Amino acid sequence: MYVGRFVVVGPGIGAYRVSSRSFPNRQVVERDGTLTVAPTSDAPPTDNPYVSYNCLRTVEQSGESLAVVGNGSHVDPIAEKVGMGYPARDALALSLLALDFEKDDYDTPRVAGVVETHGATIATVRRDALVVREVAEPTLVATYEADDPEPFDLGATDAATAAREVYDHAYEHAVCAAGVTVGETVETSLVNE
Ligand SMILES: NC(=O)c1ncn([C@@H]2O[C@H](COP(=O)(O)O)[C@@H](O)[C@H]2O)c1NC=O
Repeated sequence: MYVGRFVVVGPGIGAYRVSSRSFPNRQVVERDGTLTVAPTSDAPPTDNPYVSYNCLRTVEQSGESLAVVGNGSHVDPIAEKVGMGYPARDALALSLLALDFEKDDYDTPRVAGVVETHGATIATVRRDALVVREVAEPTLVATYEADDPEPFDLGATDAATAAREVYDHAYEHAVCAAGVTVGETVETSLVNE
């Protein structure tokens, strides 16, 4: 099954995978704790505005670290609002509603999650809905097919294994992935193959 891009978040752990039929020549690159989806050097030029973006940012709120994951430019305002002290639910709802679904041929939903040490919140904005939900167990939301939050069997307890698990998932057209754990420290990891 092809579900496109997807987010998995649960308390203390999160992951993100790029799956893509149309833009497979992409990678995740890390700089100063931010993970960015970017074209590889051999990628054909494109004017599609939705294929390069920060997919994972870490942020401090009241001395606690949090991580934000998502499939587009909304990751930045979500992270900035969380950093200003907004609750995760509000940062997700405000940012996703402001930007709304992508204005491409598929009305591609925006998906995102916020990972806290002891909690997590998952969200999506589609043409027909805005869904924002606190979750107590690892939960997935994808751009296509699995476009409502659903339980996800994530066995990982570290960032590298989280990235690897979502990258290796049977959903089709894996391109690259990111993982994160949030606790006393934040660890990130990525997979490009
Ligand atoms: N975030 C991404 O990595 C991303 N990759 C592709 N898209 C959008 O989704 C459309 C469909 O892409 P695909 O056929 O690869 O699933 C693309 O034309 C583009 O508008 C994306 N936008 C949202 O997921």
